[in-house]
Amino acid sequence: SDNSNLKWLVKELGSDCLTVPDKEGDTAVHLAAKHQPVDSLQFIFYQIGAKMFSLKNKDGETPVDVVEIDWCRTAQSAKRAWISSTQRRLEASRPPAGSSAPPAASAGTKKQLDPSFTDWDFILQDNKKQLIGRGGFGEVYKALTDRNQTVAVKVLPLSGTGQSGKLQKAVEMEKRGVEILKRLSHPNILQFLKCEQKSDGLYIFTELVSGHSLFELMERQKKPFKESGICSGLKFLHCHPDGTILHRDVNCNNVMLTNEGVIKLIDFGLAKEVGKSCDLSTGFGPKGTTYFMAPELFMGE
Ligand SMILES: Nc1ncnc2c1ncn2[C@@H]1O[C@H](COP(=O)(O)OP(=O)(O)OP(=O)(O)O)[C@@H](O)[C@H]1O
Repeated sequence: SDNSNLKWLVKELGSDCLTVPDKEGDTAVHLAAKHQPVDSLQFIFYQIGAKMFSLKNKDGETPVDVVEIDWCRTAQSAKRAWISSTQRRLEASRPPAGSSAPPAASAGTKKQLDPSFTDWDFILQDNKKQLIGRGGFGEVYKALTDRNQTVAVKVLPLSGTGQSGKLQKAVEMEKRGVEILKRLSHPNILQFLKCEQKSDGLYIFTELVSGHSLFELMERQKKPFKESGICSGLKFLHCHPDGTILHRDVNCNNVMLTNEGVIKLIDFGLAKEVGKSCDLSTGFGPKGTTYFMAPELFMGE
């Protein structure tokens, strides 16, 4: 009668489990369409986005077909209304044909990455690790897993920078960000794969974003971008069913545009979960990147 079973499944197994078919070819999305209230469809939408509408069972039925069929007895009209308004919103957020606007969340753009690899190696070029980005403390490299998938690995040294206090804090923040990122699955949010702590460093594996950051792209094209993909990722965070998540460091280094034109929000090092009381204060002053922060943060509001 509620979506606690779905939340439990996603928490234990990750949102990919929602699309695994049973022996009838029905996924959790089909079963929710048939037996559960509209909240469950909404929860699934936050987890896997628009692709939920196109999953097919063995009879070729999508969850939308299931809702239309007579034997969907639970809140059928509420589900019909939710599906049509959600599909209308998706349609409206799609850029017009021929436009160069980056798409917001769209079905089928997510690569199926396998997080269950046990071994991996840096990808070398001229015998050197391929560096693809550098932050305050971490460096990001290309790596190849034993599932033959190319991924990104962010490496934070655990010592040896000569700034041990700051480094310790950065590692702590990064781990907190990982705890948040690992529960998220959305086409406009960097996909987390796994995290390893070794004696020399913290290794965080994520999808490899094929494109460039908005900072790099704006330097080139010298004009602004459409905001739709960023807004879609942020809305997903702000409306997360387990409570609002704030990224707190949205800036043009932390937004990437893939070669396919999909926006990806990265770097959850400053992310924070806001309790149900909506307590936005952090206790330690405003967080973010100067010039990108809202003015009211500096005024202590
Ligand atoms: N998964 C990825 N795929 C491709 N490039 C990436 C990926 N992750 C990070 N990068 C690149 O590396 C840069 C630094 O990454 P990131 O922002 O995560 O590091 P950071 O140490 O947290 O940075 P900061 O000090 O700004 O918080 C990014 O701006 C981006 O260009």
